[in-house]
Amino acid sequence: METSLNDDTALARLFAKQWREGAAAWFSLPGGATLFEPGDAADQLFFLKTGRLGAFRRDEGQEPLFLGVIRPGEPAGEMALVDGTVHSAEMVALRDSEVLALPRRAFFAAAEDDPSVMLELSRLMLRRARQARSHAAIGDPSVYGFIAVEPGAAIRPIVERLARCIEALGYSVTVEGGESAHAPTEWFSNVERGHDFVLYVAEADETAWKHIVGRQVDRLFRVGRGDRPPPSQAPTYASGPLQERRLVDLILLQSARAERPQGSEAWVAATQAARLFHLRENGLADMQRLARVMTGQSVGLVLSGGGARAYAHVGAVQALRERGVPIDFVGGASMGAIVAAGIAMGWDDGEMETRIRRAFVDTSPLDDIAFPLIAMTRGEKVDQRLAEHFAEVEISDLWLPFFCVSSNLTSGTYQLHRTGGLRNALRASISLPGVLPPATDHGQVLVDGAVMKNFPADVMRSFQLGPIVGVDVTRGRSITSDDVYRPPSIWSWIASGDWRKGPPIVALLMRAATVTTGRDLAASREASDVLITPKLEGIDIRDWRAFEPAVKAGYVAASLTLDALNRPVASLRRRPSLAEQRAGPATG
Ligand SMILES: Nc1ncnc2c1ncn2[C@@H]1O[C@@H]2COP(=O)(O)O[C@H]2[C@H]1O
Repeated sequence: METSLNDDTALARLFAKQWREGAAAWFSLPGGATLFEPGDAADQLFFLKTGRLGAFRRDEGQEPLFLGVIRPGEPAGEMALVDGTVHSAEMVALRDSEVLALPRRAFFAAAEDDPSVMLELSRLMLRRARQARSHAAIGDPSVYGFIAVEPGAAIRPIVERLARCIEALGYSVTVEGGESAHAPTEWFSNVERGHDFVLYVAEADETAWKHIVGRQVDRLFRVGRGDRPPPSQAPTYASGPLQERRLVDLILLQSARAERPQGSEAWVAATQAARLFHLRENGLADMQRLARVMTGQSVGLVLSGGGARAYAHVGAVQALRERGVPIDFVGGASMGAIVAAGIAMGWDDGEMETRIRRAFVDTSPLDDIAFPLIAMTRGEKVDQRLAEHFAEVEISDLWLPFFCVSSNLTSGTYQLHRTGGLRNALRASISLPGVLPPATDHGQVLVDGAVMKNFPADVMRSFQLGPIVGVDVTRGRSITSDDVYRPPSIWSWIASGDWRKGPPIVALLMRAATVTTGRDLAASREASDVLITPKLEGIDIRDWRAFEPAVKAGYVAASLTLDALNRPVASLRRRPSLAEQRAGPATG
């Protein structure tokens, strides 16, 4: 054990020496075990020898935040140690790990002999603090596993092609198969230290190797065939921590001829996958998407709600596509969810425009005014139009990963729709209380996403690593007295045709429903790497006819914002490769 420490840093040398002299203690930590909890006293500094640790923060009422991984050769718990406070996050072994622990006093005494230790530690702490601030919620995995769910054609050639796509992004990568099943722990550590990304691949019949892969990786992909039903009992080779922390994804291989995937819901249910990716046979674009997802260069597009103002999203999407910005994940709330769903359905600019016009602009879907027992409209027209444009498509069968949010009035929390029928999810997401009758689901009452989360960029952050482009049409306009004017007489108001927009009460309800989400909105704007805010002065959420000016405003705002960037969007969160780090400033 003495000789195997990663000894190219001052900290590693310090630990190696303290271990030899008996001051540092060695212990092993099984995958899933907790090293320390937030609030624990920091009386020692830890140093990871082999394995993987993960730092997680859990704030009241928020999704757990994955702060980052600790790799062999890196310390853990240094922040509290240095500033004399308690640990700020939970530290968990993501794999079987070996750890060295050095008492606080011994560390500071030893650090005096070599000033570069503190310099190294400061750099690392700054990097981690920055990373935590940038809301990287799913860690920064670099070791991936691919396990074939069922026997059949080998998956290795697919993983090899994926490796070439990752190389094309400027990283070193290696693919390792079952021939490495008997390699010693040191071999794994060396391979992982020597490459930016390591892809371990196990075919369905490599039982022992599958178990090794499931315990050795930061994130696991199970690979199945989309044209077959899932196995009735999907065995899992993922280690406990991977499964518990939702770090297991599913790739479904699809025939090149498939118009749309089918039956994916059953696969997601059987494998309990955190995320689903479809990969078309010989589909270079799908392969490149996966490479971006794995390297933190996938682009997540988030579209806010805002009634007719959300037409601006159509223009923003045109500007993104024109500039070749990839869209790898898409999500939204309310009318933003409708446009997001269109993107996930694969509509090009022309189809998007035609369909949105037909559904919302040419004739209002909100003119089936009802006696307001539950809402002012019957909602039947909206239901018909959703059926016309989204049919019976299930969310998992969309080519692109999609989500939308609605507000669950029964539980008082937002509801995330990532599986199930697309049009039911959209119906919930656009049902402004008082205007459309709410949707119901298993006894829960679901209304417009705008009530709780009108701009779900922070939700996008919780399942993808790469940059987020947010288009927010809520900005710059709250309600004024103009919005609540009394029509001179109900008859002249009707005669003017203004009634088609819906009565002014719509604006009032919308504002009342969203007035408390200001803080949430600020968090979402902060979660966006690129924030696009179209200028929509004078366009009201009820201006269903204002398609052209809103689209134009979206196009102009997106073009200006994108053209002002000094790097391609996909590379905004690009992590430097090992070669780039070596070529960077010296660490001595
Ligand atoms: N972004 C990050 N990546 C990896 N580790 C982190 C990150 N942020 C914090 N940590 C670790 O999580 C630990 C929580 O306890 P400490 O505050 O003592 O020290 C912290 C760091 O060791």
